[in-house]
Amino acid sequence: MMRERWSQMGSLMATVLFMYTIFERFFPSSFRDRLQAYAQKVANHFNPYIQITFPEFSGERLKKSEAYNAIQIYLSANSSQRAKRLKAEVVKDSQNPLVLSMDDNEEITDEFQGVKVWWSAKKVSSNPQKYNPFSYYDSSDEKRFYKLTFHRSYRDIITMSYIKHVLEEGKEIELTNRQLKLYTNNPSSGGYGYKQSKWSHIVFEHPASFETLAMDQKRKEDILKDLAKFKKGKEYYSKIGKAWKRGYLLYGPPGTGKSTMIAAIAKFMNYDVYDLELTAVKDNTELKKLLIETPSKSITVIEDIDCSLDLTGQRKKKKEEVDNEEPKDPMRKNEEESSKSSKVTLSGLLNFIDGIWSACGGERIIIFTTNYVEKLDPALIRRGRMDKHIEMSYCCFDAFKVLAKNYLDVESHLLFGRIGTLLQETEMSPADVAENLMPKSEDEDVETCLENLINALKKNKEENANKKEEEEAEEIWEEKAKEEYTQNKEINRENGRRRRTERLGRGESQRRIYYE
Ligand SMILES: Nc1ncnc2c1ncn2[C@@H]1O[C@H](COP(=O)(O)OP(=O)(O)OP(=O)(O)O)[C@@H](O)[C@H]1O
Ligand SMILES: [Mg+2]
Repeated sequence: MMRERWSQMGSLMATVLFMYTIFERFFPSSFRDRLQAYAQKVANHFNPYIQITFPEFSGERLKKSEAYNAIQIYLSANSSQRAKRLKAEVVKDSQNPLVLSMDDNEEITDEFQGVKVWWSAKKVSSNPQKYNPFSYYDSSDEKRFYKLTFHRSYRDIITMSYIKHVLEEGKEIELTNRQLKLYTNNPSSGGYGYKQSKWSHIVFEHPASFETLAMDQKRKEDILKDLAKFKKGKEYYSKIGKAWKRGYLLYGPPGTGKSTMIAAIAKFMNYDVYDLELTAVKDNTELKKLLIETPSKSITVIEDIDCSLDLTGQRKKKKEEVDNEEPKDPMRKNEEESSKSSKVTLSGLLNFIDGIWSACGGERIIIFTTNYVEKLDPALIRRGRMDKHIEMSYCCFDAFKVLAKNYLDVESHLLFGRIGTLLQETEMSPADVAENLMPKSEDEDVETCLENLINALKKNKEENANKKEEEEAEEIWEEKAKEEYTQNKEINRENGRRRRTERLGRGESQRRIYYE
C-alpha cells in the first residue's frame, strides 16, 4: 500500500537523520542547518501526505484546547469504536460521563465526501528537566495530540471543510450529551464584588417532557414545529435581519402546566434555563449585566411577570387603600420590601428583551408566564417581544388522555367517554386532574382512579353550577337594587322639583305683596 511505503520511507529518513546527528559534530553548525533544511525539502517533495497536529493544551499548557476536546468527542462517536485499543475517560457535566476514545498510538480512518483521512492519537514526552513552577500540568511530562494525515491533493477540502465539520459536530455532540443546568440570579449585594458571579446553578433534572405534557395535541405539535424551526433558523434570521431570539408568553390559570412546559422546552431544545428573579435585581444596569452573562442556547425565564414588579401600571395602590390594609404576614412583607428596593423599570425590561444587547450571541429564548395576561402592559407582550402567545387552559380530553397514560398507563377505557363529557362541562386544571388520577394506595386500580376523577369532576360541576346560580342571583339583586336606586333617584328628583316650584311660588306671591 502506497501509504505504507511512505511510512517506510519516513523510517528511512529517520535513520538518515539519526546518522546525521552522529556525524553532526564533525560539521560546522551553519552547514548542518543548511543540510537539514534541504533534507526536509526533499522529503516534502516526495511525500504526498500532509499532517496536521492538534495538541491537547494550548498556550502554556494551562487551558485544554477546545479543538482537541471536540475532535476527541467526534472521533469517539464516529470511528473510535473501530479502534482495537480504547481509553475510557470521565467527562464532567455529561449525561454519559464515560467517554471511550482511542488509546495512545492507535490509528483510525475516517471518510469525508469520498476522501479518506487518518487520525492517530499520539503522546510524546516533553523535557522532564525543564520545570515550570506555574504550570498546573507539569506533574506529567507527556504531551498528547491528535494527528490528522491526508493526501495533499485534498488539502482544500480538508482544511476548509473537513476540519470545520469535525469541530462543529464534536461540539454539537458535546452539547447534546451535556447535563442541563438551571440558573438563578444571585441577590444584589449592593456594591459589586470583584468577579462575583451573577448566576448560581444546579443540575436541571426535571422529569417533564413534551410526551408527558398534557395539552391539546394539535397545539402541542404547533409549538414543537415552532421550536424546531427556531433551532434551525440561524440563516433565516440573518437573512431577514432579525436577532436570532424568540419570546414565548405562557398564560393561563394556576396548575395548567406553564412551568412544566418550560422544562419540556428546555429538554427539547437542550438549552440551559436562566430563571430570572426580577425582585432581586437592583436596577436596569444590573439587569443588563445579567443579560450579558447569559450565553446563547439558553432560555431566560421570568415567571409570574405580573407579580414580579409593578410593571403593569395598574396595581399602584392609593394611599388610603394602603392605610386601610390589614397587617401583613412577615414573609409577604419581606417580598414586597425587596420588590420595592428593586428599581427595574418597564423600559429597562423592554430593553432587556429586545434592546441592542439582547441580540448578542443569538439563539436565545425568553419566556414569560402569567396568570393574568390582561394585566400586562401591551408593550411588554407585543409581537416581536413575545412572539408567540400560548394559552395553557383547563384540562381537555386530549390532555386527560396524556395524563391517564402518564399516571395509570392506560390509553383507552370504557369510562373515558363519561370523563370526556364531564371535562367539556367543567373547568378543572390538569394539576387537579392529575392529582385525582394518581392512585392513593396499592389497592386502587385503574377503574377506582378513573371513578375518583369522575366524582371530582361531578363535584366540580355542581360547585360551578352553584357558583353560577349564586352569580346569577347576585346579578338579579344588583339589577333590582340599580332599578330601585334609579326609581328613587327619579322620585327624589321629582320631589325636589316640586319643592323648588313651591318655594318659587311662595317667593312670587311674597314679591307681589311687597310691590303692592
Ligand atoms: N399540562 C400539564 N401536563 C402535565 N402535567 C401537568 C400539566 N399541568 C399541570 N401539571 C401537573 O401539575 C403540577 C403543577 O403544574 P405547573 O407548575 O406547571 O402549573 P403552572 O401553570 O405553572 O401553575 P402556576 O400558574 O401556579 O405557576 C405539575 O407538577 C404537573 O405535575
Ligand atoms: Mg408555574
